[in-house]
Amino acid sequence: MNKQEPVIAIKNLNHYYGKGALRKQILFDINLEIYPGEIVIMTGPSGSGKTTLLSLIGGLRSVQEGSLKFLGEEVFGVNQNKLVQMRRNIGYIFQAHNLLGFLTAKQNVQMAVELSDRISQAEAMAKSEMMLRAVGLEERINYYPDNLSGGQKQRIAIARALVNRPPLVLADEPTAALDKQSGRDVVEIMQSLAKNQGTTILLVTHDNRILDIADRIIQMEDGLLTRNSSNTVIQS
Ligand SMILES: Nc1ncnc2c1ncn2[C@@H]1O[C@H](COP(=O)(O)OP(=O)(O)OP(=O)(O)O)[C@@H](O)[C@H]1O
Repeated sequence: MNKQEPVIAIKNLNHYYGKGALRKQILFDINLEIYPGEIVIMTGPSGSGKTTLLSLIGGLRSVQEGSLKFLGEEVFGVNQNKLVQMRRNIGYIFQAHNLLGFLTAKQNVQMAVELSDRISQAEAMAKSEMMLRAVGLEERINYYPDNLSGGQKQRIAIARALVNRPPLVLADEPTAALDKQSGRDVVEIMQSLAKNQGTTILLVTHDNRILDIADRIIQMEDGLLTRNSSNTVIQS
C-alpha cells in the first residue's frame, strides 16, 4: 500500500491562531502521510489540535507554514478558488450533520450530486437512491430529517459524503451524538462503503469503541503528533 502516491502528504506543518501578542501556536511540526484506501483514526484530548488539522487537510483553512499535498498537489499558497476545487474531491461528515431540514433524505443526497456533477436530474436521483439503499435507508428516502433518528440522519450524511465517490472522506466525531449500537452501525457502514470504493477515510473520535475499524491510529497531544502506528486492536 505504501508504494502508492499518498492522498495526503504533510511535511513540517505549523499552525497559529491569533495576531500579535495573542498569536499562539496550535500545531507543531506535523508530518503525516495517508494512503489510498486507508482508514485512519485520529484521537487525542480536547484542545490538542485535531479539528484544526482536519480543517487544514479539508481545505477549510489556509495552510500558514509547511507543506500539505492533496493528491500530489501542493495546497500551501493556493488561492480560495483552488481550495474550493479541492473540496469537491472530499466528502465531509460532521457531528452536527448539517442536513437541510426542508429537503428529504433523497433531496439532501441529490443536492451533493448536482453540485458536483453535470449529470441529468434523473441520474442524480438514481445515484442518490442507490446510496441511501447502501446505508440501509431505502424505506426512508422521502422522509425529512426531523422525522428520523440521530443514527438515521448520520447515515444520510454518510450517503451524501460518499455519493460522488470522493478519494477522501473526513469525519469529525461522527458517532458523538449516537447510542452505542447506532454508532457502531454508522462506522461499519462507512468502513464497508470505503473499502468497496477504495476511499480514504480520516476520522476524528473520542469513541474508543470504534478504534478497531482503523487501519492506523494517530494521536495528537498539545499540537504534536505523538502516535502514528498500525492498529493493533484485533479487527472484528
Ligand atoms: N478559531 C480559533 N481561534 C483561536 N483559537 C482557536 C480557534 N479554534 C481553536 N482554537 C484553539 O486551538 C486549540 C486546538 O483546538 P482544536 O479545536 O483544533 O482541538 P481539538 O483537539 O479538535 O479539540 P476537541 O476535541 O475539543 O474538539 C485549542 O486550544 C482551541 O482553544
